[in-house]
Amino acid sequence: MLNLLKPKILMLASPKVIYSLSAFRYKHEIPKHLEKVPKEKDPSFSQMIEYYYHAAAQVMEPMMIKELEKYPYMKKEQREQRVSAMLKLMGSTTNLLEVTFPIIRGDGRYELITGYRAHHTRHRLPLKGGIRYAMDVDADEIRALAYLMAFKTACVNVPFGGSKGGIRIDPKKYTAQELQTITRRYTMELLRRNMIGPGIDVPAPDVNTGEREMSWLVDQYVKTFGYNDVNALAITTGKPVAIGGINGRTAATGRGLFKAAECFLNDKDWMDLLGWKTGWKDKTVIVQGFGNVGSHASLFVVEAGAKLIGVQEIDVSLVNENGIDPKDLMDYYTKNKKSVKGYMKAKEKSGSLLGEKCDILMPCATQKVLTAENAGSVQAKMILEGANGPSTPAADEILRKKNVLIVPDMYCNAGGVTVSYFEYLKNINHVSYGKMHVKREQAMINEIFNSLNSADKGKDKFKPNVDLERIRDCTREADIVDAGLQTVMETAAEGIKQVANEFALCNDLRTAAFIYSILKIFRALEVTGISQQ
Ligand SMILES: NC(=O)C1=CN([C@@H]2O[C@H](COP(=O)(O)OP(=O)(O)OC[C@H]3O[C@@H](n4cnc5c(N)ncnc54)[C@H](O)[C@@H]3O)[C@@H](O)[C@H]2O)C=CC1
Ligand SMILES: O=C(O)CCC(=O)C(=O)O
Repeated sequence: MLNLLKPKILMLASPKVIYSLSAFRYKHEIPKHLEKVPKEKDPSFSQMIEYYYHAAAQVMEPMMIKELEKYPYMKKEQREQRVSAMLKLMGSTTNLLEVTFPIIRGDGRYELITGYRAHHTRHRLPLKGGIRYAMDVDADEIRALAYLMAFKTACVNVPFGGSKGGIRIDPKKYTAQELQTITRRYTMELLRRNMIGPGIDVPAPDVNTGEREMSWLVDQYVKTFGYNDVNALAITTGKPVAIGGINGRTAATGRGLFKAAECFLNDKDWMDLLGWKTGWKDKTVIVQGFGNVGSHASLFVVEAGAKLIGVQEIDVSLVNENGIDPKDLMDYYTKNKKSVKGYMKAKEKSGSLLGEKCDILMPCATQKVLTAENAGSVQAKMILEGANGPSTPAADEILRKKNVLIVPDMYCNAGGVTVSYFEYLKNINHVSYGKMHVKREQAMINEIFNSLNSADKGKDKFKPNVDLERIRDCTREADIVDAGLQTVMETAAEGIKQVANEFALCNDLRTAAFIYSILKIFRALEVTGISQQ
């Protein structure tokens, strides 16, 4: 099947720019400790992300060496050495902090809590990445997620480095008061070590955290280290709008996933590869994880014409061939203490839905859910990776060979960090979107038509068309954010597609996204040089 893909994709590429896999002798080696990863059933999360990175680095190394021909004084060997050093640097984690601190529970019991924060490459500051609360949080997981963040921010061109944090707790077992104590104490541990700050590293929500936790974090900073900092609100994104958050951040990751998918679904060349008509109409969708990302993604895809036929949650799965209404299920999930169990408008089913018949699968829960063991049974032709790291390398290969189009996490779920960037800008600029210019632009458009009509003396002969009206009336912050997100997702999609073509990667969009991102970090590191301080 894969061979069928090749000629079509190659047709899109200019033969001159294809970096033939056989024309170069690879020097960049997959590190020894990662050699087994592509076949492993359950690789370590960080090793699996490392593996993806190094595999992409191998493909692009010749191009990077060639790029350094811009330095005529460098010998070939020096160029190779420089590239090799950069590749190692980009593949390494700068800081990994583990902190343990005590809290006193509501009933007087003492408990030790462990948290983490990892910084990947510091090619750009501040670093950026969410904070998750879950029982599987450990150093390996947080390192993997920070790694991914570095390439994700580069992929969508937001000027941040990559980081991630987490606390090993099951938040369901703590009261809100206890969670507040834990969040504030964790914030202090990070602040004392200079690990977060508006210009250092800016957290955001992730699994089991949201506006509430971000409010506590901001408040802790404002009242301590940040009391004198005019940019104090920029210590985190994903805050409530009332304290400097941005309209649209909560839904942003799901919205971004939808926009990412559209960039492929509306592209005839890519849809021809799947034998699909373009667009969402009548495409059936199954989502895994109905939290922030999964529920919002479901909402947008259904709004666009797809049918949600299955929802797999941690405790139960729901199916309905006639479609599940995501808004209705979201309301139920929220009222039902974040569970879809007992929802009457769909059938409950035990076990996984990942192998069930559908067109599009959206893994939006957690990492390593598509593995060597279940990838063979996946029937979907398109996978939208809302979660970070849902596919192991073994699964990735099986799926690609089955002609499945995987829109990879680093791009597919980057809507969150993109809108976080807009929020960060709002905070450091101290002005909300549209405040200064939207009314003036609207008036300008109206005046253009007024003057055309009065010059022509015809009564209202000239009118803005629907598209111009839409732009003129796009005045709310949420609309401006949506338009910005659209631009970002489209630009990144174009870049990824171009890399896929140039390197003849067929349907391997993950490697394409890595290459697209690595190249940007490489160029940033390369021009600034490697400091010896
Ligand atoms: N919140 C955000 O803005 C972003 C989140 N992500 C990633 O998306 C994924 C989900 O994050 P959120 O939606 O924010 O978390 P969340 O905590 O809001 O929701 C996660 C949902 O997945 C369910 N779940 C967990 N394990 C499951 C399993 N094995 N099978 C089925 N359901 C399961 C949970 O019960 C919960 O309903 C994570 O991988 C996260 O890192 C990525 C980019 C941004
Ligand atoms: O919004 C952000 O800054 C980070 C979101 C995040 O943690 C992620 O994309 O995985």
